[in-house]
Amino acid sequence: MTKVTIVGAGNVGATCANILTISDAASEIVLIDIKPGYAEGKALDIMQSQPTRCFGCKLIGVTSDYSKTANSDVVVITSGLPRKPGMTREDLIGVNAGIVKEVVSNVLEYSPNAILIIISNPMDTMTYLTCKTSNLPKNRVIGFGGVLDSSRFVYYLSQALNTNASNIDGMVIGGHGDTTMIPLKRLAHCKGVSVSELLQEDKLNQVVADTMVGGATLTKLLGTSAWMAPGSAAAFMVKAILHDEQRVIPCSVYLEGEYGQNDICLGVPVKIGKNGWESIVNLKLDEEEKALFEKSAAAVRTMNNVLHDMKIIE
Ligand SMILES: NC(=O)c1ccc[n+]([C@@H]2O[C@H](COP(=O)([O-])OP(=O)(O)OC[C@H]3O[C@@H](n4cnc5c(N)ncnc54)[C@H](O)[C@@H]3O)[C@@H](O)[C@H]2O)c1
Ligand SMILES: O=C(O)C[C@H](O)C(=O)O
Repeated sequence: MTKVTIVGAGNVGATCANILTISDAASEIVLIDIKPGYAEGKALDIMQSQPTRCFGCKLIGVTSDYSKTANSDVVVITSGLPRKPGMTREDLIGVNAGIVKEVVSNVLEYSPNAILIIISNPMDTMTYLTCKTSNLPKNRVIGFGGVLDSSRFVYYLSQALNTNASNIDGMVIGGHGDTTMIPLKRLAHCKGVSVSELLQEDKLNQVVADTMVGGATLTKLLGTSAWMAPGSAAAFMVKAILHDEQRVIPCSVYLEGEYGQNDICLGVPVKIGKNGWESIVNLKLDEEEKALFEKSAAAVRTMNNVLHDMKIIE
């Protein structure tokens, strides 16, 4: 028996719930939202696809009743405002910090052993906030963003190379922000051939630039931020935990000296399994990548300091 709670029944939360439910990834899923009836409605809608999708998973929706989430193995936190066109993810900190702090406390009251996946933006800072206020072992707090940014990087590479995305391996590390993410173009490859051998430098640089503003591009097109690829990637991460896949996924995790950083949550490749993030994969970055990582850390640290200014953390 495995149980997953998803907090926030909006675009990302409901998409993640839908994918997890129809793929029978868990035995039980609870979708919870603060908006009366909203999670119930989303759950009912998804469950009415059971006759045609033939799954066994039981999904329920509840309004603010955390007792129903008790003993969850994994909790996915998507509650909070999404950005609108023209905004940065960082602009959301004022509202989302309070929401995430309260939600984490509610969740842990009923599921003290859960592994938490933090999605709400600005994600690296919300993950740091969770580490600082929850007292959880660091491996049970996982910031979600790198897997999505990497999907976008691989997608844009696949378009430039005119090949299926499954032929490409690429990763994005650093912060989950328009200017802080670091698509690792030097290490990306298509079936063993470095993409820098397959694409001219200006094309490759365009792929990197498109990846970095991938979320902003979608926000401009949609009027709110993306949810299909985010919900799908979140479900991918939940499955990696529930099935103890030991899958290497870039995630924002609390660093204590790794990659030269301390007291910060930032995207690095980690092995994901039944204990959350189990270990950090140490990539050998070149000097340029190291400098970008340091710059990214400095920007995320500035956002983390806002939490002190807001008196959300001591
Ligand atoms: N880290 C990432 O890669 C990534 C990707 C996509 C979206 N996001 C972020 O995820 C968040 C959700 O995005 P969305 O598109 O699903 O937004 P949405 O507005 O569709 O859904 C958010 C939901 O949270 C609910 N909510 C608000 N406060 C709550 C509370 N205290 N308790 C429970 N539920 C509460 C709202 O009622 C709403 O239904 C945003 O902050 C967005 O920026 C992050
Ligand atoms: O772009 C956003 O604000 C949402 C999310 O972080 C994303 O990358 O899709």
